[in-house]
Amino acid sequence: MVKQTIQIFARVKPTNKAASIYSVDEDEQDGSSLEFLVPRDLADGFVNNKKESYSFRFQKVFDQMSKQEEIFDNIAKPVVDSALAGYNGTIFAYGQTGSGKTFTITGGAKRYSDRGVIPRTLSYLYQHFSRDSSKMYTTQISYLEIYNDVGYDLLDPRHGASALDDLPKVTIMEDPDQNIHLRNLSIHQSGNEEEALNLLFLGDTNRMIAETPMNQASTRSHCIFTIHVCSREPGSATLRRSKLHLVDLAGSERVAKTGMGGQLLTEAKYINLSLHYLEQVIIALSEKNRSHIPYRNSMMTSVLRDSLGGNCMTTMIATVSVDKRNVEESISTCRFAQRVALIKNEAQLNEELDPTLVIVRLKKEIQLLREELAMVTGEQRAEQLAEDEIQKMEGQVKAFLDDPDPDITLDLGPDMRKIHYCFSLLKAMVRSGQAGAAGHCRPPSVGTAEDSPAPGELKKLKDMLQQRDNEISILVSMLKKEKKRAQDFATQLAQVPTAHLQSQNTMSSSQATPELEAGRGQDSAQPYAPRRQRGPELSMGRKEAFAIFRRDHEDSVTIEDNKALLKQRFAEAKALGEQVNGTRSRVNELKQLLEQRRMQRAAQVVMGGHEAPEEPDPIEEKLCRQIEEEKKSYKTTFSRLKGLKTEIEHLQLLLERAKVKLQRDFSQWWAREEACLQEPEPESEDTAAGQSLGQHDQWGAPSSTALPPARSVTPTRSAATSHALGSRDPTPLSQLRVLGPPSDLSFIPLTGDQKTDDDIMAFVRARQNLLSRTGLSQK
Ligand SMILES: Nc1ncnc2c1ncn2[C@@H]1O[C@H](COP(=O)(O)OP(=O)(O)OP(=O)(O)O)[C@@H](O)[C@H]1O
Repeated sequence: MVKQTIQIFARVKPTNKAASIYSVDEDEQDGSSLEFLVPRDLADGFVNNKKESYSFRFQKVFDQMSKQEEIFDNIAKPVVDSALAGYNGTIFAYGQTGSGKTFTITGGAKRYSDRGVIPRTLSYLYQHFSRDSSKMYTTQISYLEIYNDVGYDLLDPRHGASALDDLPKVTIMEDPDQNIHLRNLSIHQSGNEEEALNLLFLGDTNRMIAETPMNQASTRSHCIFTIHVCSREPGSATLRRSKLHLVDLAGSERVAKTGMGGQLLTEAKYINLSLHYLEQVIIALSEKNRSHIPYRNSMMTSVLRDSLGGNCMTTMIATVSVDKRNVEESISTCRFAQRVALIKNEAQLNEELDPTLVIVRLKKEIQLLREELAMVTGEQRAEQLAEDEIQKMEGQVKAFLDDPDPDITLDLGPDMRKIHYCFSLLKAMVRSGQAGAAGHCRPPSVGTAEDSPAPGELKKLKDMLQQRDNEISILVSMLKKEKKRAQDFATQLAQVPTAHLQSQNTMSSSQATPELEAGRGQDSAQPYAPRRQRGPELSMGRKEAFAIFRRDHEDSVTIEDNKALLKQRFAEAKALGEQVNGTRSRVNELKQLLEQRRMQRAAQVVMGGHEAPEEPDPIEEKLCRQIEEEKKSYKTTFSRLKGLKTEIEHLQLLLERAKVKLQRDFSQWWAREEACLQEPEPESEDTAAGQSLGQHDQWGAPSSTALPPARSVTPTRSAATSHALGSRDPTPLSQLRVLGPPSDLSFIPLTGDQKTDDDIMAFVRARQNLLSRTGLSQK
């Protein structure tokens, strides 16, 4: 058992405002401290230059420039190592909204180097598994989101979610030993890093998709990504099981400050309530004589019960923002951390015996004991008594009962089957009041040859058994085939990295439509890539709108950057793959030369009839050296290629996620615009003019030729941009309706900005051309 207090670390979020309200004091031996210097309030018109100082000790404080790698190495690695050794571990991030919890736990969506604790942990675990051949490891993953005190399974593989309520609700159950079980939370086996990352991606995508502007679930929900690790030494019946929870808590800010109302206030109450219950648990745990700890008050504290004051190595990362306006919240986060640091956990090695191996072992033991018994008694015992044995015993029992001698005994020998039978017989006789008629009172539960099924029934049962056996054989052979196919595929992947990567390159760089790209997961070999329904074919207006929306979306630069980076990485991987293949061929050639040389030398010895020379052959030595060098280079290049493959996979997931986000944002924006257009508009001069001129759509085409009003609308760049980028003055499309004949562009509302107006006019003309070319405007 390891007794340890919860380890606390602080991470300061980078800011570009030069503020001197905090300082970090690094003291290698005794951790480090984070100090806030807060100006005292102006009092009675006097400027009080004195500053209030608040200092907090942490195991280590990671200042603004700290890299994700440092965070993983210093904070997460020790916890992951202890999970590998069989101890439970928890890492949770706590801090106000926007202070960097998600960035720390999951990572940023922009760069590969921004990978957070979860992807790095997965990478580290699988690297460890491949290096450590002394144990067999299996991993399983679950991903739980708690929102308004209700749990949701983020890894439900049945369908992609479009709202949080589409996801299965998870409930808590407690067994008599007070162990918590989560009903409806799916657990997924993950055989390698790629599968595990796909699960993380699926969960994060479900989390993002289920979120609406009203429900910024990432801010208002708690997320717990759990990795279950099981290890066993080959041949041993002892299993080590550990759980590693990686937790991204909801924002810890106070309700009053955020100025919430309505639904948001209800949500905030839940968050604050669950964080309040977390605080209560922590206060109770830090008080020495408290016997009752109020874990049951909220789902989050129930799920994390082991992590707080239980069997777990727990670490907290307090994320703080040092902007002046956030200093109060940052101080409160640090205060919370100081309390957490008082909690002692007692982590135990989670060892258990594998039940299947125990059964095998017990069966062997029974067999041995049977054999010993047969040797001692000199008789081989069947499981059931034979009919003649039963008849003999019934006679013995009858004689025993009939004999008036009170000292008479019933001698059955050291055979438990006979003893049990006699007791049952006696009981049956007593109950039926037929003492003396032993033969008529056979106990119902005793199996004899007479209890065997009738021959017809026996045949039926045998036939059924045969049928089942056949079914099982067919299923097993199907399973084997599938397994072999999967193995062959994996071997191909490992052997021909370049080919694999090239094909992926083609896929990712294809210019598919957004809907097609989003639906790509359906054909993909990745089992857990989110599967989204391919939507109906987009109308032309919507396609155009999407193109503009995508161009002006805040993530478009990141998407383009990542695409370019991906292309570059593919090229590097291709070059490395060729290098690997080249080295492999050179090694084979050198081996052949070595073989030939050795044969030549052996032939010379045989022909010459003399002893083999003692001194080594310099040519042979040179060939061996060359082979060694080539092998070294092969290993280095191959491991670089492997690293590159992981990076490429990660970048592809980032891209995929950005695309899903773009798609979601566009759908939401489009729905808002549609809603706006469906609202009755006040009659304006323009509308009246439009009516007198005949109905035309907003781009000048007569409305009778256009798609239905709501669908035929295409936003101007400014409208799309303003929504996509969250501008303060979004112009709804409904207000941009333009009327007038196709050639008359004077009705187009312009913004006054030359560049934007040029764009608008070019766009309108292009659309008109397109419509006239496709004949739509004439129909
Ligand atoms: N250390 C950091 N380096 C660079 N960017 C960061 C860092 N920490 C946070 N950010 C950025 O700040 C923004 C907010 O961070 P993040 O979403 O992680 O906050 P959060 O605490 O999880 O907020 P919420 O409670 O809303 O989930 C993100 O754009 C993120 O990329």
